[in-house]
Amino acid sequence: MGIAIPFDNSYARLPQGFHARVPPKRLAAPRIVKVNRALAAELGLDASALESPEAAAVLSGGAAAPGSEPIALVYAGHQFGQFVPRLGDGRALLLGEVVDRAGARRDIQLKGSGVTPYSRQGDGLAALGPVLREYLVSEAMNALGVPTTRSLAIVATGESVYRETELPGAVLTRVAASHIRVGTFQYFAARGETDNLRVLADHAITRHQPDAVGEPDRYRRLLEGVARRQAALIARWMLLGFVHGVMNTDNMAVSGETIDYGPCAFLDRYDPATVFSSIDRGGRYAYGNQPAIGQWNLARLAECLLPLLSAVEAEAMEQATGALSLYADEFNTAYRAGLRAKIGLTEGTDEDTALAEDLLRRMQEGGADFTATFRGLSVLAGGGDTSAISSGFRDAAAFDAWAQDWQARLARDGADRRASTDAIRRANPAFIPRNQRVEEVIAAAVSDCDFAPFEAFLQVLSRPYDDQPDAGRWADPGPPAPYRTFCGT
Ligand SMILES: Nc1ncnc2c1ncn2[C@@H]1O[C@H](COP(=O)(O)OP(=O)(O)OP(=O)(O)O)[C@@H](O)[C@H]1O
Ligand SMILES: [Mg+2]
Repeated sequence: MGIAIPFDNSYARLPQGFHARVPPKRLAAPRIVKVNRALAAELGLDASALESPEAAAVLSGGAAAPGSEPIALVYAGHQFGQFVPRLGDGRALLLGEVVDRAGARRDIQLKGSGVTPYSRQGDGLAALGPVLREYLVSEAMNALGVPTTRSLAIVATGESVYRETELPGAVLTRVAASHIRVGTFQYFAARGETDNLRVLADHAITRHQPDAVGEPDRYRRLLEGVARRQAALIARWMLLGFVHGVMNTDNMAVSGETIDYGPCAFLDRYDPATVFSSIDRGGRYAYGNQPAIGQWNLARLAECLLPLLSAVEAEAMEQATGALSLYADEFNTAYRAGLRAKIGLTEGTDEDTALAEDLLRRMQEGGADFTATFRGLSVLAGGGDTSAISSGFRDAAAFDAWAQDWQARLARDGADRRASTDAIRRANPAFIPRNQRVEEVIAAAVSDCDFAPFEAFLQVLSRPYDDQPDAGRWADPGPPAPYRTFCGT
């Protein structure tokens, strides 16, 4: 029995310079470790077939499934601000696209399946630990309601990967609305290939801005669409305390999905300067810098699109700067509304925003935990006492003073306690993939071949807004002590 995936590969039909065909590289003993059955169903795929040995060969890049045309995509990118004119999928392989049950086109891509023409000095491989990490965190993000690439399967290659030490190798099957990055546009723009740039932009419009197909102002609408989606995405990250960690332009997808879970993490204590990548010494991708970096990346996309926007330079510039302002406005609106929702206020006044920002300030000064503090407000709104939260602040009185103002504000609305509690719970997760937990379940899987903790944690993270009194040892532990940051991929 083979695996039947109804591929329809629009990206492979783009001109030659967009990608490179990669022949299969057969492995001796690949094994399926994990299949995401719910996602398989969403894609209209047979989950049982994905668990077969044939699937292990296909999903490790060792055999081509019927209809698949494995290609590595070329792209460029600014890495930590430095432009690299040619990066491309050095360890990823697009098997093809499928149209899912809801009618949306989705890429099915392997990550870690071996060298491609874009591998440069790299081995094209991925280790099991980072693959488990990407699977767990991307699925948690999806459950938290954040646009993201998804994880369909993990295959253990049965071969070793050498980093500082010898590690077991694995391949992740990733599903995405597309893998078109800001860096993909940069690749053609930097080479002055305006015709290819137009082909790429039209392809991106078909996939991500279908209402603009064939319209005279379609490139402006594409750029504005990316601006809106990035603003919404980064606002969601900020409201959940998510630090992407490596927001290079090649890690920004024009679909508006979170992509590349390398050195990412969630905040424990609230501090905008928090950085999780060991190589990010200047704090370029610190938590608090993310909205500005999103705009910087968008400016790089706008520069690429200038020749398509208008033949009149001043007009093209005006459209580009318009999109950057649109990003700022949309981000501010979404972020502020989200902050107010986190404290149970939905009216939209500046005073309410200021009240939420005042809490953030006190959390930073008091070294308080981001997720636990906000979630704790649901208990307080329901009539619980403040000590459970204020004990997380260096100066408990600072929180108590804020809580009094806040309670008075809720009372002014005549808000029903039950309704406030529910609204706050919906805006603030009880469970996030905290580093210490993520590391713990990865270590059990990689060192002891014990995947039970990984599975259990994945289950808990699939319902992050529910209380789950039965979560047991997976109950959110709050910040680790002593506080440490996790570094590396
Ligand atoms: N082990 C490797 N072998 C070859 N190329 C690699 C390897 N690791 C990373 N690269 C390449 O280096 C560049 C930057 O890597 P980065 O960590 O941003 O991406 P990634 O995690 O490999 O993939 P993606 O962005 O698709 O999630 C990319 O072009 C990537 O393909
Ligand atoms: Mg990347």
